[in-house]
Amino acid sequence: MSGWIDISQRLVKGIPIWPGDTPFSYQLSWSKEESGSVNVGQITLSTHTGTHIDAPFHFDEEGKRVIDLDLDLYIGRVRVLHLPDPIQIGIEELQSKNLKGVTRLLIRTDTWIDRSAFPHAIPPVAPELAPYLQEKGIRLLGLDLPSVDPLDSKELPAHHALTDHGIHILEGAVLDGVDPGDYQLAALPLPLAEADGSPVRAALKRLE
Ligand SMILES: Nc1ccccc1C(=O)C[C@H](N)C(=O)O
Ligand SMILES: [Zn+2]
Ligand SMILES: [Zn+2]
Repeated sequence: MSGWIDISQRLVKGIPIWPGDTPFSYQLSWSKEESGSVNVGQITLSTHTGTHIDAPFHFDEEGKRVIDLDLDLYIGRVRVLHLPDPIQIGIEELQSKNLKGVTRLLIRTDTWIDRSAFPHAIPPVAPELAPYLQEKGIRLLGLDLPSVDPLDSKELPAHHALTDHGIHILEGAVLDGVDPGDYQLAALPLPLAEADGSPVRAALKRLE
């Protein structure tokens, strides 16, 4: 056992996607039988498939693209909090938690229970939380949810507030059964030069 816990959704046919977005597919362009030497695959997917990060360009024309994001955001020490079934994720919900010295924060809500389907409703992040987290020194916020805003939001107030306060976003982590505490995080995006988001392979390793 390596000690790494995979907190990524598996990229399989039928993985739930944002309503109307591009379905995930993997297929062989050439089979070994056809080519005589190798299997070669191709993938089609939305940049917001499964466990993924948002680049600010997702919701801001002038925002950073994936390639511009600091790798340090996605590798290093992270704190996992358990906030079971919150109405929203706001200052009140986090007030009793000690966030001293935390730069990366993952919140387990356990609200996306049926992972075979896209959820109908999710607890949103309160935009007021952004300055609060910035003050604590947090630069990455990750959730076990497909968005930080209500699913029908067009203004995306939490996405904008977080970005305006220097906080980057990781969505769709699988935190079922992950105990609260401190871990090592690895969740690097792909080196997509122009993209608005990227799937990540996200993993945690417990720190003693
Ligand atoms: N894929 C989409 C298609 C259409 C409209 C929104 C989305 C999103 O991805 C929004 C969500 N806040 C996200 O960052 O994952
Ligand atoms: Zn996204
Ligand atoms: Zn998002």
